Amino acid sequence: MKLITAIIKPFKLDEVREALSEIGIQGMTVTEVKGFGRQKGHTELYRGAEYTVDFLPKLRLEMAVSDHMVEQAIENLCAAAHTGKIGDGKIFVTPVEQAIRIRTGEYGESAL
Ligand SMILES: Nc1ncnc2c1ncn2[C@@H]1O[C@H](COP(=O)(O)OP(=O)(O)OP(=O)(O)O)[C@@H](O)[C@H]1O
Repeated sequence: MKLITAIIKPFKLDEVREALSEIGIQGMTVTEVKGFGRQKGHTELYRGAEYTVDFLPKLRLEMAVSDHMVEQAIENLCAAAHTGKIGDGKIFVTPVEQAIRIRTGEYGESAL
C-alpha cells in the first residue's frame, strides 16, 4: 500500500475527485493548507487576484491505495489537476505499513 499526498489548486478539487473515483478510489482526506513552491517571491493568480505573498491557499489530498493503483491514480490526478500554470502542485508517494478499518477491525488492503 502507498499513501498518495497531492497538493493541488483548490478550484481543481471536484475535477480531481471525479478523476479518482473513476478508477475506484474510495476514500480521501482533504485539508486546507498554505504553501509555496519555486514561485516564491513571484506572483501567482488565485481566484483572479495576483498574490505576491509567499504562502498561497492549496488543498492537500491524502489517499491510501493498493500498490497496483498508484500509477493510474497519479496519471488521473495529474491530468485533472493540470493547468500548465505555475503552482499546479505536487504529488508525493510514501509507503504505508498498515491500514485498519476501525469499525470492523479489518487489516491491510481490505481496510482501504
Ligand atoms: N518540496 C516541497 N515539499 C512540500 N510541499 C511542497 C514542495 N514543493 C511544493 N510544495 C507544495 O505544493 C504547492 C504547489 O507547489 P508548486 O506547484 O508551486 O511547486 P513548484 O515546484 O514551484 O512548481 P511550479 O514551477 O509548477 O510552480 C506549494 O504551495 C506547496 O504547498
